[in-house]
Amino acid sequence: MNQSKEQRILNFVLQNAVRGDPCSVMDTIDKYCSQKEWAMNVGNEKGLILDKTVEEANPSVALELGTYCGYSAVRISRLLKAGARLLTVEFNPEFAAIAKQMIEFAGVQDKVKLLEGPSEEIIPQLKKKYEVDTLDFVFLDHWKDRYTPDTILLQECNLLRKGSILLADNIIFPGAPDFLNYVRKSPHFKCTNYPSHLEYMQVEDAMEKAVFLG
Ligand SMILES: CCCNc1ncnc2c1ncn2[C@@H]1O[C@H](/C=C/CNC(=O)c2cc(-c3ccc(F)cc3)cc(O)c2O)[C@@H](O)[C@H]1O
Ligand SMILES: [Mg+2]
Repeated sequence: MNQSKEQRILNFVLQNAVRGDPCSVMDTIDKYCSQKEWAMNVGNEKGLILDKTVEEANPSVALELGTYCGYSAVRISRLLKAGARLLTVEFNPEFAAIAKQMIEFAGVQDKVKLLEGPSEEIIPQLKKKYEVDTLDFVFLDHWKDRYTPDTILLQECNLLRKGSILLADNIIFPGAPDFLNYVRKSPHFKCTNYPSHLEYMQVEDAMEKAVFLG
């Protein structure tokens, strides 16, 4: 059975990156996806915006929606302080298996908990099953039409506190127009837009930061 693109990305990392070195894993994925096969990792340009936002949040508990191959899980978790953790949600079993191996190879498995299943099922379980009080940082990078319902669900589940930082990828391309409308019109969020480019392409994209005001 021929390999998936995601399996080829993982194999390229296993053969070319330095085990236990998150930056080496990120750089190797970026090399493969810019030179061989495009893939929807946040990439290095928007990755720098992600880095700065994670450093601003300095989260004890972070959530990622849409693990895919684990690129941003490695990127986020490498910046977490001792004892802090990232919960990352992925509902495609094949992608989850790839991401698990990527996270372990990068050596960040002690900081990352990969939760396999759809976000709408996992989010309501975070408090009781995963012992979350509130989330300090949330990275939204899953299906773009799910950003808004999941942001509403996070509020309904009392998972946000004054100052919780949400960061959403792909505001321009593929676009998340209803999310942009929702957070920018909501009195409960203070929004900032970060223009950038689509990963590995010279196409405009942007990220949106939405700070929960309580
Ligand atoms: C009903 C399911 C909603 N809940 C969910 N719960 C858990 N995991 C979910 C998920 N939705 C999607 N996922 C997973 O997130 C990932 C999906 C990400 C969607 N991202 C994109 O579509 C995307 C697409 C592009 C893109 C850009 C240009 C282009 F020409 C084509 C694509 C660029 C990006 O940066 C993207 O993030 C997958 O791994 C999927 O299995
Ligand atoms: Mg994306």
